[in-house]
Amino acid sequence: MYDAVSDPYCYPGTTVLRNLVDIRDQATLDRYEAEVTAVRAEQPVPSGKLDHVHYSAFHRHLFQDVYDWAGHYRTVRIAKGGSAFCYPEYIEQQMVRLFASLQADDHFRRCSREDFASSAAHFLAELNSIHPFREGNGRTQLAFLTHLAEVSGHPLHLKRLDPAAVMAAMISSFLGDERQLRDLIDALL
Ligand SMILES: Nc1ncnc2c1ncn2[C@@H]1O[C@H](COP(=O)(O)OP(=O)(O)OP(=O)(O)O)[C@@H](O)[C@H]1O
Repeated sequence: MYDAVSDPYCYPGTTVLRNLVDIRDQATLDRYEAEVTAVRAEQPVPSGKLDHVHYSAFHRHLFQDVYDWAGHYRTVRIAKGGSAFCYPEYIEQQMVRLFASLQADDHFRRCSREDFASSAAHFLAELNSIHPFREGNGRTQLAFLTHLAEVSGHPLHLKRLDPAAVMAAMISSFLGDERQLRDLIDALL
């Protein structure tokens, strides 16, 4: 749930996101969203060049059954727990910049294990501070990072993931300290 005021993404007078199946109840929508995105997450990932377009394809793939804007950047300002994310007018340029730097780093293919953990933590922290989509950023981050880790030769063992620890590490990274995030990623390698 985001702190958004009079949000055109929501049904009027509510904080429930307009959705393709017209569910108006938040708990029901949460359940539906969790179920269908879990099914999509089990399917093969979209193909692409590990660039910002590919990242949107991940979001589109996961959320195609829920939102008509799946795969499209948000047009409203959002914040979570006091963290204000990138203003919508800068999302495109920040995504292009971030993924150009990922490409310049050869998608971390030449990294040692330690370097992968710190580089991936920094990438994830930046991605999270952009928060390009109105909803579904966390799941897209995880799906994309898993794929990136795989192709760069540093596959993740996600069974060891603790959602509460991930959330705490993401919040610390937003405040400029990426160490927890780096250690979490390192523990998955
Ligand atoms: N206060 C905060 N500051 C910075 N990042 C945050 C904060 N709260 C949550 N996050 C991060 O935002 C992401 C979640 O974004 P969003 O809610 O759009 O994704 P989601 O996929 O719908 O949710 P979830 O990841 O909870 O399943 C996660 O990476 C989470 O760690």
